Amino acid sequence: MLHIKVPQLEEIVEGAISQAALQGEPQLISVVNEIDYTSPYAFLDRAQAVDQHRLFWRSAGEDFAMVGVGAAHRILSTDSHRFREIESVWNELQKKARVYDPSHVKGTGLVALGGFSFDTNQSDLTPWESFPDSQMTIPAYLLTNKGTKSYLSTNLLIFEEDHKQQIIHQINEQQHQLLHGDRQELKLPNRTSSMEMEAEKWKQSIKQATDDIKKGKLGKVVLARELRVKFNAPVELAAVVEELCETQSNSYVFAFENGGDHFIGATPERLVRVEKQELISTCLAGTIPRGKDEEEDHILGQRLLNDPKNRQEHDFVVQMIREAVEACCYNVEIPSAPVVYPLRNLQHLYTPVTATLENGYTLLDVVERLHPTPALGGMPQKQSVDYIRKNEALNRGWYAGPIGWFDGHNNGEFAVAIRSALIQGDEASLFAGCGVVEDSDPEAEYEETAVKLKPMLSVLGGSL
Ligand SMILES: C=C(O[C@@H]1C=C(C(=O)O)C=C[C@H]1O)C(=O)O
Ligand SMILES: [Mg+2]
Repeated sequence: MLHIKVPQLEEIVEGAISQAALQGEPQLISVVNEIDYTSPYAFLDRAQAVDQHRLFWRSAGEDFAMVGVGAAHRILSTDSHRFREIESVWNELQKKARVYDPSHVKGTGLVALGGFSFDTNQSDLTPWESFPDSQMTIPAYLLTNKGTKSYLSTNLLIFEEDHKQQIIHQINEQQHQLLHGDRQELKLPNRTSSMEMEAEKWKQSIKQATDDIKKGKLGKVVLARELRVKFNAPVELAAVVEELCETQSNSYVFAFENGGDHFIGATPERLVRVEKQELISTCLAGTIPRGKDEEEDHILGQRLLNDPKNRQEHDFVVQMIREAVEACCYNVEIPSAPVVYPLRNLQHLYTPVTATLENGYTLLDVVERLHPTPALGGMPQKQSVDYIRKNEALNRGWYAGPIGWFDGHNNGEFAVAIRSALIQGDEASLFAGCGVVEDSDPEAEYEETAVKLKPMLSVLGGSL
């Protein structure tokens, strides 16, 4: 049951219509209600009948998920200072908005969810035409699940000429569809073909990168490749998201639907989380497969920890994140050595970073400072991004870009959009990259990216 008091909502809408007339501008309102526990997958699925702009986020290591539907407002930016521009629009919106949120739970009320492309400087957009450079959406409806509790936020922009009864009617209808609408059984897709994009050429580019690194042009660069697949029918978003959540428990699961396309993935890599002023960031780089049993797992994990090439890949990341975080935080704590972080198909080297954000700095300031870390770009930052632009055959679009959310209470989190796929109807592009350093071996890096493709492949028709 939705414990929403209709007279209350009526009053809020009525008040907003008069304010819109009085101030001569539309009014953004946000109403939060605690509701009975609601499955995020059912909500995501039912949402298809309400709006074709759906957003999904499930945290790693925390029982927290959000599903957004439609847009009360979209904040876009193509500016080179895109993070700052988005922040300033968000601050303006927040100042004027009327928020009715008795819960004060993080991720309720006015929340913006979305992402940023890896590189603002890409001239050719294919196949990312539906994904703007930067887009943070305040959903019209937002389901927030924290533990066993569910909250529904209803956000909308009210205009002077709006009719109260019409608005209330629409909200009631849409909320009913989202919470109680009919559903069909969800089906995972059947894959009919898959095609590796220029595998040999990619291996040559890895060899070239190691040569360029040996010549001192740069220290590390992350190069990605693409796998294209086809299915016998359009992919059902909610089915794939549910399967990803169930199979990738240590990862952030995300999905963004734009113009009929879906960008979806299960990434283990947090960029930065801020709650109040407490910050957590993650250094994740260096990879080895999982073993077939506990013993082999352990042996491989130890090999990873002691492998100089993987340690070098990792250390570049720690060094850069340390510098970026120290410039805007105090109480910075970073262990002196990494540990092994196990995922379903592989293990990574992992170093956590905790700190307290100095007053005056925000989550987006830190995202701007960090992106791209050497886990996705390389070292030095500018040279490696230029190198990727020149030498990588694919357009990264939102792949490896920051994706995440923030709310009006200084909470928010961004991850990097790896282990991901762009789904377009009955076709998809899957992406995987690897950190190239002096001692990288093209064949081994190719194998490493093949393992990184597995999480998405397994929910998109099974492993190759
Ligand atoms: C670039 C990707 O992953 C990154 C590269 C890693 C590596 O090369 O060891 C490990 C984790 C990620 O930082 C990807 O999965 O596409
Ligand atoms: Mg690697």
